[in-house]
Amino acid sequence: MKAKKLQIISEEISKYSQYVTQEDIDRFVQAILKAKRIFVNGAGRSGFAARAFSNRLMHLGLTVYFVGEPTTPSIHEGDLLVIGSGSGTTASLVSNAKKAKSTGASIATLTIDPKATIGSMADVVVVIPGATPKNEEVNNTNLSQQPMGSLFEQLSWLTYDSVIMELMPLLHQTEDEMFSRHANME
Ligand SMILES: O=C([C@H](O)CO)[C@H](O)[C@H](O)COP(=O)(O)O
Repeated sequence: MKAKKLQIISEEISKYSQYVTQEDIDRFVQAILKAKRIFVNGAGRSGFAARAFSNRLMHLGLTVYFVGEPTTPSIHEGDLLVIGSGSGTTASLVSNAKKAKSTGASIATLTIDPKATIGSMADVVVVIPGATPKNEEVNNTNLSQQPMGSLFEQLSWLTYDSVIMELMPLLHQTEDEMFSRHANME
C-alpha cells in the first residue's frame, strides 16, 4: 500500500516545480558566475536548504560562506548574498539584506513573495510557489496540504540542486572534481 502522505508531498512537488521559471534560474546562475564571493543565508528549515546549497557551491570550487558561521568574513561590493526565505520578511534576513545592500553587494533570493521586503531589495528573484503563515500576502492554505512553509522549503532545496546542475558544465566541473573537494574530516 502506498504511503499516502508521502504521495501527497511528491505530487505537490511535481505540480508546483513547473511554476519555477528557467528565466529566474538563468538570472540566478549568471549572478553566481559574476560574483567575487558568495554568501548564503537562510533561517530555520529554509536555512537548512540554503546550507546544503552552500556545501555544493563549495564542491564546485567557488568561494562561499554561510552567514553566521565564525569563519564568515564581511561582505563587500562585488559579492553576492543569496537569501532563501519563503516569507521574505524574516527579521534577521531583512537586516542582513540591508547590510549587504549598503556595502554595494548584490542580492539574490529564493522566495514565495517577490514583493515582500527581501524580494523588493533583491537584484535577482527566483519565485518559488508555496504558502507561509509568516506572510499574510502568501498565506494561501488551499495551495498545499503540508503545514507552514514546507512546500517552499522542499522546492527551494530542489531548485538549488537544479542550479548546481546548471553550473557544473559552465564551470567545467565533473562529479569527480566536486567530490575531491568534499570534506575529508567527517
Ligand atoms: O523553519 C521555518 C518554519 O518552520 C516555517 O515552515 C522557516 O523556514 C523559517 O521560519 C524561516 O522562514 P522564511 O524566512 O519565511 O523561509
